[in-house]
Amino acid sequence: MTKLGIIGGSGLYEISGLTETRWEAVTTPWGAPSDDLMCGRLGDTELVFLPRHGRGHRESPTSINYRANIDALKRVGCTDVISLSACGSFRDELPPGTFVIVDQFIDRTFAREKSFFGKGFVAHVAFGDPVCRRLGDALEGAATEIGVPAKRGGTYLVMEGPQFSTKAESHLYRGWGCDVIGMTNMPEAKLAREAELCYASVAMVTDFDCWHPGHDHVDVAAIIQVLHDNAQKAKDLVRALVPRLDDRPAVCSSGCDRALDTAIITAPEARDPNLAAKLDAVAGRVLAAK
Ligand SMILES: CSC[C@H]1O[C@H](OP(=O)(O)O)[C@H](O)[C@@H]1O
Ligand SMILES: Nc1ncnc2[nH]cnc12
Repeated sequence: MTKLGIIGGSGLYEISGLTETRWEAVTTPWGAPSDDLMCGRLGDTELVFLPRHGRGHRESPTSINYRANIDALKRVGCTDVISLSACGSFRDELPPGTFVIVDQFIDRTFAREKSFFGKGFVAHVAFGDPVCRRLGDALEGAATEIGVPAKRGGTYLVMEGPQFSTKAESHLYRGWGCDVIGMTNMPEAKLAREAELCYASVAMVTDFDCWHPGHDHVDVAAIIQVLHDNAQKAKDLVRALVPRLDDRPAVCSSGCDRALDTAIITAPEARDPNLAAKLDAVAGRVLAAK
């Protein structure tokens, strides 16, 4: 059964149309998530919404406790996670209002905790394909259904921020073949893979960053105007997405739900019991099997 987690980015601090809603406080061994989790149902599907920056936008891209956020979603039983994010565009053909169903990332962040694992319990998950193909298919179908301009596939450059890029950086990332830029999908996507969650990201274009000669430099005021429209379309997207996730296969064909089978390298007798205890939700499946 699907239990869908939605991580809402800038401009998306709640989700409408849910029934039986309640805000639930979840504690994790990694500290506090960005906010309580809004739990409810959309039709027959259980859905959990987490505002990435907290209600009122209190957390910066660097201060977000990504480990706590992903642990909390896993802990309450989510099987799948969709990220909805604002982003800048590196391409004329991806103007504001376009949704990019991301399939690759370049991680340029440097001031964040990037793994649940570490000294005393080491794991290396595969990450060549960082998003779940099945979720990408479902998102593509949902976007077509609601008529939102969407591109399947795209590379999202994750910068540390909080300042936007310089022109030199913006041109460099374009030259690298990146399609969009944002500040939050890493380490979120890495942690979702470590937690064996199926994860996909929709990057919703708000601006052309600063490379584009025909557009003003990016600023928050301009972004907020576009965010408002994008947020409404994102809510429509979620409603169209949920029925497409009804038939969850027993095993994910992208391998997301078995990522730890081939990742843990520390011998059982060499593991740090304190770290092992903190991994109760994230690595619960493999720890229970041993
Ligand atoms: C408000 S513009 C910059 C801000 O918006 C994006 O956040 P999110 O991915 O959570 O939508 C971007 O990554 C920056 O954090
Ligand atoms: N141009 C941009 N750079 C980084 N993050 C963003 N979020 C929205 N637009 C952005």
